[in-house]
Amino acid sequence: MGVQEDIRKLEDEIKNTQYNKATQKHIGKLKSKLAKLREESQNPSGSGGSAGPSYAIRKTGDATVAFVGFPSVGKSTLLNKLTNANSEVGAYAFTTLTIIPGLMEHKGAKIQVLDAPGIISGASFGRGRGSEVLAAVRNVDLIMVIVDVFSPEHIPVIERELSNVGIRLDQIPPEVKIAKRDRGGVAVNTTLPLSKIDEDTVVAILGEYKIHNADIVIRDDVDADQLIDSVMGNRSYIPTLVIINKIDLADQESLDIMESEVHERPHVFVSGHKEINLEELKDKIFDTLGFIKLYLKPQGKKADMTDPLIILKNSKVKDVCNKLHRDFVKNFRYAQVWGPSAKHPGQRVGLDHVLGDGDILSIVVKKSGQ
Ligand SMILES: Nc1nc2c(ncn2[C@@H]2O[C@H](COP(=O)(O)OP(=O)(O)OP(=O)(O)O)[C@@H](O)[C@H]2O)c(=O)[nH]1
Ligand SMILES: [K+]
Ligand SMILES: [Mg+2]
Repeated sequence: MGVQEDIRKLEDEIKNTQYNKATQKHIGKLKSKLAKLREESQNPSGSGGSAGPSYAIRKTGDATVAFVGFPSVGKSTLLNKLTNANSEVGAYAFTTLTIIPGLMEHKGAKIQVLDAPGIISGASFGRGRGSEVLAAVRNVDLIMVIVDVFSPEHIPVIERELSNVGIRLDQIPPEVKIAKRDRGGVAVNTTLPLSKIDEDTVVAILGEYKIHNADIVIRDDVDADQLIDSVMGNRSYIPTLVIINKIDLADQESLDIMESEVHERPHVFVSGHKEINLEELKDKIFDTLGFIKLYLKPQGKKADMTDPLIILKNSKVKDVCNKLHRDFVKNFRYAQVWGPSAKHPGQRVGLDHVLGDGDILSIVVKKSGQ
């Protein structure tokens, strides 16, 4: 019996088990088993990678965004319109066979845009070039879920495939810290009442991962899935923008159905081919990513307030260091901040400090040979 069949059986059992106080522990265990099997199915025999070609792409610019959608929805056409790239367009499925990068400049930000081969249902099990595509988008800053205007039903399919490989869309990573111990059992500490799972279930889920001695601190009202994500520790949390393409072909009814499907989340209606709403699309990409301005102050000198650095919101000092010089992280001593993220002007901070819009930053590094 293959892993995929095991996965399907577990999915069915979870679906068919009523969730309540009496069953939550059992369901928590089933979900843990399922998460482990999915992991196994993506890294067969623990080789750590699939047999297919690798699409590893070097990130450039201030942010990286990727198209993920079914074949022939118009990904390559849009890439070519938004960027300097020239990706092949064709009226047949799977025209694009690899990841094609392009660069888009908008409002002072340089945004790398990735075109990708189309994915289909079952991509996360390796159908088509699914595994490679899904692996390649794990590290992007925004996923553009793209559908043609007649296929709203593709949106949940794409999202399920991304979810199966451990990509969490539009979710904030739950605050859970697990410190393993040598003995003493599992101590569950919460900073608020848990309404979705009880302590027994927490202990049972940890047990599925052979964690029998640990201090766990939970600062969010997590459910079983979120707790499992935290234990697995390898999830990618990525925001999405839904792009509805080919609106030049649409009738009012299709537009209305689509609108009701997506109205609660960031989305944009476009036509790549007919160049409809492309400026709005660029604005949406820029806004959904979210950028902030950062002013650099050389140590002991005045900050340059005329030429800010454009960085992604929630960037850390480490991200800025990486952007400025490849040795800055290695030689980092400390940084100082003035502005919204500083507790007091000139606060000394480390690499993990999260910066705010309008901050002034001074980075102090060891001189070479020091
Ligand atoms: N009417 C219309 N046709 C479009 C539009 N955008 C793309 N097309 C056509 O749709 C077909 C597929 O376009 P591609 O850009 O190759 O689509 P893709 O998503 O990159 O396809 P794959 O790489 O095969 O997954 C081509 O015939 C395009 O000319 C659009 O906005 N309106
Ligand atoms: K195509
Ligand atoms: Mg293409």
